[in-house]
Amino acid sequence: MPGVQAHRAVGSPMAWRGTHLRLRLKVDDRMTAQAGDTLDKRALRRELRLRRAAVPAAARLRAARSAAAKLVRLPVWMRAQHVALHLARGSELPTAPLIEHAWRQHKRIYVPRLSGTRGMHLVALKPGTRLRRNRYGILEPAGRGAYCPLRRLDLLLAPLLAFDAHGHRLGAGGGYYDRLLARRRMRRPVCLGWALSLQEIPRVPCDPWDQRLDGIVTEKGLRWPTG
Ligand SMILES: Nc1nc2c(c(=O)[nH]1)N(C=O)[C@@H](CNc1ccc(C(=O)N[C@@H](CCC(=O)O)C(=O)O)cc1)CN2
Ligand SMILES: Nc1ncnc2c1ncn2[C@@H]1O[C@H](COP(=O)(O)OP(=O)(O)OP(=O)(O)O)[C@@H](O)[C@H]1O
Repeated sequence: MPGVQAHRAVGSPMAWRGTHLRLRLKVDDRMTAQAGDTLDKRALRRELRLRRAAVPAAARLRAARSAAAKLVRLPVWMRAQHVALHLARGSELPTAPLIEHAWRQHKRIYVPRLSGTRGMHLVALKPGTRLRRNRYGILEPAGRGAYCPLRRLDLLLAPLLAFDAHGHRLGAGGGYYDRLLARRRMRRPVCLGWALSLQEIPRVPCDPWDQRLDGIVTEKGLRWPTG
């Protein structure tokens, strides 16, 4: 009877060994893919850093003003009262024009403040907030300030090194934004990347923990992902 044969096959040591091997193969395949993506990520970060650094500072600032001018006309911005941004460093697309605009509109702005070895909180940033440099040389509020739980945020703009048309994001490599967004339980803010359009690449390698963006803001305007 087929049923009995099947039962015997499953029960035999050979069949178990086969199943075990198949399972191990599956796990090994996944690990290889992840290790490959991690290597790809490192090489991509290097390349994208160079690409971004080749843009003169004045052009980056013009691009930031243009990106801000386009974003602030959209309902996603107009509706947002609590907005998380970052204090741009080095060749990142500047955030100062957007922060100043937000303050003029009396919106509440929050920026990252690192905590412990791998944590990050979003802390209030006001015109007089005292700043200090964190371990990466990025400015952050010196005092603890009012920190904003994710559920209170309406909009989060995230820094990135590369993005693709599907909303995948390649960050600086610390996993800070991925961990922050993985913490959410119910309400999630609209999450948009903030970048130069030349940071788009055909495909960002994806790991299981990577959080997708809802859209990307560049000097060309807001783009919603495809697919
Ligand atoms: N302006 C800004 N603020 C931010 C971020 C960011 O990308 N930009 N972050 C975004 O998460 C968090 C900080 N995360 C960071 C993670 C790594 C490095 C860094 O310097 N990495 C090394 C190389 C690491 C590698 O390639 O493995 C480097 O850039 O030399 C910087 C910031 C929070 N604040
Ligand atoms: N939800 C999570 N829980 C635990 N570890 C995580 C989580 N998300 C990411 N990580 C860890 O963070 C590390 C860096 O991840 P990844 O290279 O994707 O960073 P990134 O998205 O480029 O960085 P960032 O978000 O800070 O800009 C990985 O080694 C990963 O293990």
